[in-house]
Amino acid sequence: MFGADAYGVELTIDPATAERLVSVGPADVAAASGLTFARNVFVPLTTACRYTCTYCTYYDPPGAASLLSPEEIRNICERGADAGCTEALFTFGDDPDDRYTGIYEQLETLGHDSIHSYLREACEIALECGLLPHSNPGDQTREQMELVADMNASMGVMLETTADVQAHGGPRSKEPGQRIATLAIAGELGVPFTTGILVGIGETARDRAESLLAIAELHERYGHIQEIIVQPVVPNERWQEGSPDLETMRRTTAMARAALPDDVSIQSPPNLAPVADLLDCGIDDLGGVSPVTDDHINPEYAWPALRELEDIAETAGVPLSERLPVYEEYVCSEWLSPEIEAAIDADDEAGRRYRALLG
Ligand SMILES: O=c1nc2n(C[C@H](O)[C@H](O)[C@H](O)CO)c3cc(O)ccc3cc-2c(=O)[nH]1
Ligand SMILES: C[C@H]1O[C@@H](n2cnc3c(N)ncnc32)[C@H](O)[C@@H]1O
Ligand code: MET
Ligand code: SF4
Repeated sequence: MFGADAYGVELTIDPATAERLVSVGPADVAAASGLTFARNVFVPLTTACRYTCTYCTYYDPPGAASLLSPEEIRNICERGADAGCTEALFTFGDDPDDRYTGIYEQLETLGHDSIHSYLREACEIALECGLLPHSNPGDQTREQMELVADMNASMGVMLETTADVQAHGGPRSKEPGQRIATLAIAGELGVPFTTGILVGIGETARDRAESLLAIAELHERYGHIQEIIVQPVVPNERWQEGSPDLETMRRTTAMARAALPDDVSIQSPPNLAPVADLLDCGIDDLGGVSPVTDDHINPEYAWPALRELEDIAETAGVPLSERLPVYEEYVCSEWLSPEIEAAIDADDEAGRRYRALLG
């Protein structure tokens, strides 16, 4: 189903359940009793990407694409730690392909033969600076994820949608089956994981229901999904097909809440979504916000200040609390590597900063 079987992942989505989910609305879900957020810095390792999603302004074509140096990574992480952040968010183009010879030459100069090998070094730098890595490098094979999993507090990839949409078309396209396979690999490797759906890229309400049920089924199998992001596509210079309307965002957010068990958080990104109008749809998290860096994927959409997040929570009448990039339920040896556990337990400034956010 959704091409996932080609990657050895079997899903069994019941059509009647999907149809029922389509008719779920805000009145069918409960508002959350609190809101959380994480304080992060965005580290855009490379703008090279093998895909060309039509909604994305992040990627640069071969020749123009860049790679951050270890010094640049360290500099961003140090600024983040100084500003009280706990998370280094590594998200960047999917595995640059053979067209990006310049990127491979730079990687080679740095002593690496792949972006994942370099990502591991980048995560080590973040940990040294006093930040917990959360990496979203897009699709990953088991070998790629194994190379970096123990250096991450949590990882993620947006499923986007299980539908075959034009927005992912073209000669090199994101495939639902491969995204689902990445989610399954994370489950097998026991990596606390963030995923989500991108709303308004040509999918139907039924597609959204099926995407959410696919995630729910994988969570039922592995228990590793810590949160689901319900993200509206937003216009930019490459995407002029608009953004989903409020009613669609309300219904879809409620759908996500209804599709997933309560232990999975529902995140609404406050720089992209009309969060104040989604508070009764079951959201309980505002994602990673940064006092230091831009949202490099959506640079025209500035992060709200902490004060604005507090206002949102006040409107909802619920407490706002800061969290780590890994949700508290996963802060234990069953889910975290010895390296990440040691960073959280350490008797140093960073360890104290992390532990202050745990109950
Ligand atoms: O700044 C952003 N953070 C994004 N994040 C980061 C997220 O807000 C936080 O890093 C997580 O909540 C973990 O704390 C993502 C993380 C993922 O694993 C998958 C997708 C996203 C998407 C975005 C995004 O578009 N912009
Ligand atoms: C990190 C995530 O950013 C999202 N992403 C990429 N481009 C856009 C856009 N124009 N609007 C909203 N989200 C976007 C994708 O869902 C990707 O997986
Ligand atoms: N390229 C990856 C993806 O689309 C990471 C986020 S977009 C910069 O999943
Ligand atoms: S969304 Fe991610 S995979 Fe798609 S083009 Fe942008 S960087 Fe590449």
